[in-house]
Amino acid sequence: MTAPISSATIIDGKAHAAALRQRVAEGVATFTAATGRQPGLAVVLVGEDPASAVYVRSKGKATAAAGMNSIEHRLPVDIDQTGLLELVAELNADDGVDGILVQLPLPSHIDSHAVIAAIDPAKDVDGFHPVNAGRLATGLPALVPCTPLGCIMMLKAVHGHLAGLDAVVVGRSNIVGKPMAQLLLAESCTVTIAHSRTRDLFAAVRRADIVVAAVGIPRMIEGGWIKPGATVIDVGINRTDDGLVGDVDFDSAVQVAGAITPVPGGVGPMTIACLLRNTLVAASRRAGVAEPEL
Ligand SMILES: Nc1nc(=O)c2c([nH]1)NC[C@@H]1CN(c3ccc(C(=O)N[C@@H](CCC(=O)O)C(=O)O)cc3)C=[N+]21
Repeated sequence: MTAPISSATIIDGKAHAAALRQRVAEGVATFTAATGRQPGLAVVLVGEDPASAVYVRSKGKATAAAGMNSIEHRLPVDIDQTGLLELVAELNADDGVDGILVQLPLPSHIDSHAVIAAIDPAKDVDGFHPVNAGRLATGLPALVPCTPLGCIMMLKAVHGHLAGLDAVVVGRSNIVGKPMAQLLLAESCTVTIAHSRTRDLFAAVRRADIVVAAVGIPRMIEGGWIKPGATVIDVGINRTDDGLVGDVDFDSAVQVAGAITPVPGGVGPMTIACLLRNTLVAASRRAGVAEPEL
């Protein structure tokens, strides 16, 4: 006898992202009519990393398609920290710039904490500035990191309310793991943050109704770890010989989970759509016009 094969709902990140981009574009039109100017997003890329360049280009295209002004700054890999901080100061002072994103990782001779701290928190559309991290942690209005925000939107679309659910976040980065845990906590989940030193990762994943995988290890989390029916959000973007794969072993997990995001086509497109959303939110707050519901 063969075991019955069940199959999870595939969460269509591309469709969620397209819908959000559409709502942002409508909000941008309203903003531009009210203020007489477009929201502006400045993206700063240091060096020539080809994967980063591709990503920056797709952000630029999505920004323009939403009706916003896309400003790109490409700096040589040997730019010193002072030079980069000077550019950030110029962008902070530029009234046409509502959002500033400095592409990470930065070359090792630059202190990325210092660069992030130099960005005006009101323009910090990545939500990485300590002021925004603190505002998120204390329940104040903040600019929220794009990847976790996109994950929460998809989780709410699956579950409606998240209150009382057991969530595990595997990974503790400032970019994904920590803000993801804060957002889940704000939704009244019971949150576990697991990481490389967690003693029984299997047990932590196994009891979770929601699994967010953000470790950066290709296909690390297998179907056998997942509680049947759980929702699995795969943040991993790993380039391997088999192409782009997540941190979750999709082929086994899809047979156990209730819902799961694919890679590609899951969290990635939502990250970019949330960047546009954050830029419109930042522009609206800076201009003192009503913030759209997004
Ligand atoms: N300051 C900063 N903010 C970021 O948000 C940031 C960053 N630095 N550095 C790099 C990472 C990476 N990142 C991605 C976003 C979307 C996709 C994406 O849309 N991926 C597509 C696939 C793209 C492909 O095929 O390569 C998908 O998952 O379907 C990927 C990666 C944002 N990052």
